[in-house]
Amino acid sequence: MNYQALLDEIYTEVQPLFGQGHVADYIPELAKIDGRKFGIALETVEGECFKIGDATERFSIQSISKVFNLALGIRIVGDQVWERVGVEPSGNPFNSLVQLEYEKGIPRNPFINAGALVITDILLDHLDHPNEEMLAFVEKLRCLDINYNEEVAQSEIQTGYTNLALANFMKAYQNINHGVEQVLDAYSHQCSIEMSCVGLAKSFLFLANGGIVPKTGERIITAIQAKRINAIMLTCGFYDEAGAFAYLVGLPGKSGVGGGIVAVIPKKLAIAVWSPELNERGNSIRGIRALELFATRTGMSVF
Ligand SMILES: NC(=O)CC[C@H](N)C(=O)O
Repeated sequence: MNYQALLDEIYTEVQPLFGQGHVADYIPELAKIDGRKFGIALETVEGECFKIGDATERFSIQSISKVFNLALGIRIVGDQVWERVGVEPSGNPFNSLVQLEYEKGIPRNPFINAGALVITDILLDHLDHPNEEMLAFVEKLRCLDINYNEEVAQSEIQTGYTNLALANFMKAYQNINHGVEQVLDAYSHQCSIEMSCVGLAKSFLFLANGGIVPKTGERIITAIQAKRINAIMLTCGFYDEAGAFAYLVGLPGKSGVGGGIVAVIPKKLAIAVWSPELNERGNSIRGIRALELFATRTGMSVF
């Protein structure tokens, strides 16, 4: 398969979709990003890397960090995470409050904000320096071009009223143990992590490789745990658009409101796309289309 030619072709074909969406602005710092940015990177489990456009520029990974959060949580406490968060698609926006009330403070899954806040709370029981240890974890996944963006983190901390409400609500149900400000601080820092498409593709490869980082041979989680994270990405990675992503693309994936999407083809590769203009569900318009074309033209999907 000539991946480079395919990425070139998809990049050109998807470019004209620019102008159809909006850059996220509910976190004020994110509104500053240039909506024309567009990059794609792919890395195979054998270590071949292909890229095009703004693939080496770092951007705010936002909710893509929820996958690192969950992987680290599972690595530390294993199946205990499922005592406090579910594995069902929510069918609701990523920051929705309504379901939590019906379901008594137990979030539907770890990839909506409420679920990630609970996993963060679990991590705080085990990490002495959560921000440093989260970065070190992602570096272990072979992504070395990574940093926190303190302006983005503070911007979210200062305006994250909905996340604060989610955390407080879950605390009322004893599903948040630490102080809500402490949980919000760690969560917002995770979301503010900046990585490039190349870095994201590299760092997701352990999920394509049964839980082992191909480059180093280090086992991060068990093969079953990797399968489960992929399954949750497929069913919950795009909030109330997870069904459409499975229908169009057919791959486990995770999006973020910074405009990034990473998808995994088990046993083969990880691919990351960045294009900041989002649709009304908070997912990258050109990102979804690029991945749809990639899955269709390669004939690769999990189905
Ligand atoms: N979907 C997202 O990327 C949302 C992440 C963002 N930090 C928030 O909590 O609202």
